[in-house]
Amino acid sequence: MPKKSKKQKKQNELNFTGGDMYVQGEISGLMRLQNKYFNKDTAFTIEERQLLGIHGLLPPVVRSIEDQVELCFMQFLDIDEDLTRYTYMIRLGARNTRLFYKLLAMHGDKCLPYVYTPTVGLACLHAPYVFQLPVVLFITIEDKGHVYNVLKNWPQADVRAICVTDGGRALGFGDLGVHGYPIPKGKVTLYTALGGVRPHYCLPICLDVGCNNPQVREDPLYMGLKRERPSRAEYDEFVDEFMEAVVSRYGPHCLVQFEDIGNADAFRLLTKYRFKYTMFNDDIQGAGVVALAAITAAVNISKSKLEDHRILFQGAGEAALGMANLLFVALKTEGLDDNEARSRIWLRDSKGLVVYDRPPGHLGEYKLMFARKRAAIEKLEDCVREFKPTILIGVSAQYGAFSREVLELMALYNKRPIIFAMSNPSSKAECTAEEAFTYTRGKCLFASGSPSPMLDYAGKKYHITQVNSLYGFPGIVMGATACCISRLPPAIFIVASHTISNLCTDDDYRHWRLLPPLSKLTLCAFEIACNVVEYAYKSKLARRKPHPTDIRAFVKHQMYDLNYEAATKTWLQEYEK
Ligand SMILES: NC(=O)C1=CN([C@@H]2O[C@H](COP(=O)(O)OP(=O)(O)OC[C@H]3O[C@@H](n4cnc5c(N)ncnc54)[C@H](OP(=O)(O)O)[C@@H]3O)[C@@H](O)[C@H]2O)C=CC1
Ligand SMILES: CC(=O)C(=O)O
Ligand SMILES: [Mg+2]
Repeated sequence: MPKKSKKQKKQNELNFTGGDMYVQGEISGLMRLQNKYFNKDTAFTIEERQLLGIHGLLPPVVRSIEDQVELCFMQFLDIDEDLTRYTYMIRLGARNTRLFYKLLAMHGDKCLPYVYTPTVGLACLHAPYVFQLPVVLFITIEDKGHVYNVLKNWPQADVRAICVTDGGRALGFGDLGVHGYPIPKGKVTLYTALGGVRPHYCLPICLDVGCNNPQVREDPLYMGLKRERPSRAEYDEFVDEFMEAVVSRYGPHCLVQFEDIGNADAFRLLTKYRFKYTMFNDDIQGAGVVALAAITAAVNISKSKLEDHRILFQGAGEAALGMANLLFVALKTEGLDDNEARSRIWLRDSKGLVVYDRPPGHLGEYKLMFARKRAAIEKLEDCVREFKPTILIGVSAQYGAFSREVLELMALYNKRPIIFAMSNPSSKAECTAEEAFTYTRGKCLFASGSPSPMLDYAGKKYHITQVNSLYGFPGIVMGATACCISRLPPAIFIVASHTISNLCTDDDYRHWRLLPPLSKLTLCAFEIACNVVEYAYKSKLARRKPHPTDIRAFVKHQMYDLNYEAATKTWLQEYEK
């Protein structure tokens, strides 16, 4: 065979740059098909198939992406098992990324619960069974000293948003160690599906530092390091190295979202990193965004003001404190002073009402701000009797904690009790929608953390709001990455929360919908992204220069294009050069 000249060789290379992929070198037709960002399956035209050397590798039919979506959706619906639906989605995303996201765009109502909560929880519990493809990067504490090199093994070089877990508190399941890896995968899927962040910019990471749950760790099928979690000092050294490696590899503007990190580490890491790196904690700050928006709607529906309310949290961990802190700010914005604002918020943890007077070690420093100077109360019912909350929020992962008695008391004290059972997945929720409606005799404004079906109560149908951070983080990540924000100050989360509230309509209120319907999730994300970008430029946090004149166009331009033409255009241009 005659040797190819350098020029010929160059011409034969398909060097895809600029668009949403980067493929270089001599690649076979089959390899082109195997590039998930490039693959169009049967949507390749006959000419494209000939040009790319894939003619014959596909059946002759040429389908549009819309037809492909409908075919995939039929296959998806044909699957009876939740976990099999989950793996179907993972495999589709790993084979043809655009088709996967188009399916989520066209059938999100049915498909989102299979890439996110509640099914992602099931995937964690069956992690060894669902693991098939390298869709998450695993970095273990044994990689200490060369974390940067492990990051380099991720095939994409231009990563702009990372979601990282250590499996320390995987949803409501506690410490699952490395079996928490489906969590960041689910989250980054929503960066793209809802926020429009280009998928190759997103990197899900699972840090394996061990697992303190012997039942999980000693299971012969456990996939992580069979060791206990390290000392705080060793853990911190490792995570410090990880953050430094991220900056070295991807630059200081690469955003890191901490997710489902154990309570004992999450607050410390947030305090340490929030003004040093581009990062946030979704369970603390993201939960606050969505809860404040839903509470604002509930307050409006009940024609009251926030300051008229008393809020009791069942749970005093990351989510509860994230929400309590944001509510505290909102109450102060209404004109209350610190003490008045604090007096509206009570927390209950595993030891009862959070009070000052506790034995040493029983009051974590992050709870201090909301600790009551009064006698202890153990039971939730007694807390409700004493405080008579107007709003009751469950973030304790204690299934059934909102008992009949608790719910009846809420109805006794309030014309319109506001009750959120936010723990995930559904098997950990404090009560179901049906229980809340039944025991408050249909009086409550209710929301759940995972999706709930429409409720039929006393001959009327009710839409159940899903108060979940998915309303906030995809837009925050899109906005932050679009303008290369340097830090995420607390004001960003208030901006995001107000954006969601402002998208609630009178029609939502009439139907007791506390957040815009799920069909408006992409709109929420887009509006949040635009407002985050605007805030970032105003407050000089945006690194991307110059200041865009049209922020909406600026954000739109950077969003993932779900049409195949976007991919085709790039390589055709390269080929025709
Ligand atoms: N819908 C949403 O958007 C979000 C939902 N969540 C869900 O909320 C739940 C909690 O998450 P997170 O706050 O991060 O977890 P944490 O582990 O940080 O906090 C859990 C809290 O629940 C308390 N608790 C445990 N048992 C009881 C009990 N019997 N009675 C009262 N309190 C109890 C713990 O008490 P102690 O402090 O004494 O240990 C702790 O304060 C999870 O199910 C998670 O999936 C989380 C984030 C967002
Ligand atoms: C929603 C979420 O992040 C959680 O339940 O942990
Ligand atoms: Mg979480």
